[in-house]
Amino acid sequence: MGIIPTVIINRMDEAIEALVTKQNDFAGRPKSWTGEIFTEGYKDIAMAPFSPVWQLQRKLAHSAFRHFAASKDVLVQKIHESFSDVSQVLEKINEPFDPRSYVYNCMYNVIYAMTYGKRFSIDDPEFLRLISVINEANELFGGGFAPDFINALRYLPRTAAQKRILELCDITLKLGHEEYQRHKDTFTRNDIRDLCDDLILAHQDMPEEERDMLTETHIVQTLLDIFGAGTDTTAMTLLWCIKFMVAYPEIQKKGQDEIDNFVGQDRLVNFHDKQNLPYCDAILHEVMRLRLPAVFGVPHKTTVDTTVGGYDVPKDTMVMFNLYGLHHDPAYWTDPEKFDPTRFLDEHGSIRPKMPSFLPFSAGRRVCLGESIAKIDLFVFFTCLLQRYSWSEPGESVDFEPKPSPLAMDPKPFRIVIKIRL
Ligand code: HEM
Repeated sequence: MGIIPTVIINRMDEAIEALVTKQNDFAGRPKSWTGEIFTEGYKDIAMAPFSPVWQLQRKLAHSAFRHFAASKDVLVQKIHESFSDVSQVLEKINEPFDPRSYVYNCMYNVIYAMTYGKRFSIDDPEFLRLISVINEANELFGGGFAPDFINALRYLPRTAAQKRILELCDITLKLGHEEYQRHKDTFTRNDIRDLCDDLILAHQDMPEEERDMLTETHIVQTLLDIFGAGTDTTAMTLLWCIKFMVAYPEIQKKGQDEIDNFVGQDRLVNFHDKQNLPYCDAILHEVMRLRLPAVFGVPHKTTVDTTVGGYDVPKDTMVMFNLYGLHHDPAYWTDPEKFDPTRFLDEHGSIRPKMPSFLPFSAGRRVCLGESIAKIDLFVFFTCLLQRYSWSEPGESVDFEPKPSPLAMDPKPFRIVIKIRL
């Protein structure tokens, strides 16, 4: 790719060799001009190099997540609140509509409530401004950013897009530091309000020599990472779920029957219901197999001279994992293009424990930090939507081609009609 030596891994055995068996060899991240600016010198988790500081920062984040998830109900409660808010708006719409902005607003709202404890009304101007900043940043980054790949471009006069990237970066960093300061000023150990508090607590409770390695900026950046990595990914996945349900009404109906049988209509679906709703869970798996948000995950970099599949791979080579290819490999999937949730179920109708060649969250050292949170978020939102509404398309054919982008699988705009089932 350009002047950066790159290896793309397309086969499952080689992906596992690199991601798991030789995980330290492949655990680096390539550097980039914009990455360095956004992360205040790689003080985040997602773009930071593989180092003792990064390991400690992941450990800190895990400890905060564990504390937060010790009461999984807190997250589910936030999802239910956000779902109820959006339901009120959706139920006033009586014509075909594009679900995109509603889904995005819900996902931003849940992650914001989780990280910074604030919940916005769906049309709050402050919230809408924040969303437009993030959307604009995603648009600008969507197809890759030339100076990140071609060093010389960094030294030419800045283009309008580069100037805008820097402005957006300032706005985001300001927000992250202000939220952190607001928490620090009002922090008390006995009243942990959200993940930001959990991180401050976990940082304070670290042994002194470890605490000294992580600055406040590392905490701010960890939270921005969660926000950045957790919103688009879950929103796109949920949009694909809706698209598939609209295109496959018989599968939608089977999911709804399962919810009606095991949960009923008197309360919203909870994460505890997951074991009783394997078909709904299988739908979610199958959507993530066919349309995963990050086609190549996040690029890795080799930390030493190493090998994969018998080939030499020198230190500092960029390595990309073709997760989309793994999810469509006919060696592992019968009729891989077919939308068939039952491939994730065993003969008793339970979710199969481990499917080969299914790695939406990647694996090994750099595995998605938010996997457990994403699974709760997606499962609860998706099943609540199925429980409450029937989805159909307003006489328009469903287009499964994503928007043109080399890295993300973002669904093209589409319209739906909903009917309340209760
Ligand atoms: C559908 C939802 C999601 C999918 C499919 C997804 C997928 C991924 C993938 C493929 C990676 C790259 C792993 C690698 O480099 O090998 C990743 C990294 C990451 N994800 Fe997620 N993710 C999702 C949601 C989330 C959420 C909700 C959060 C936060 C709460 C999150 C936080 C992160 C972070 C911080 C990293 C960087 C990890 C590191 O470099 O050590 N993700 N994710």
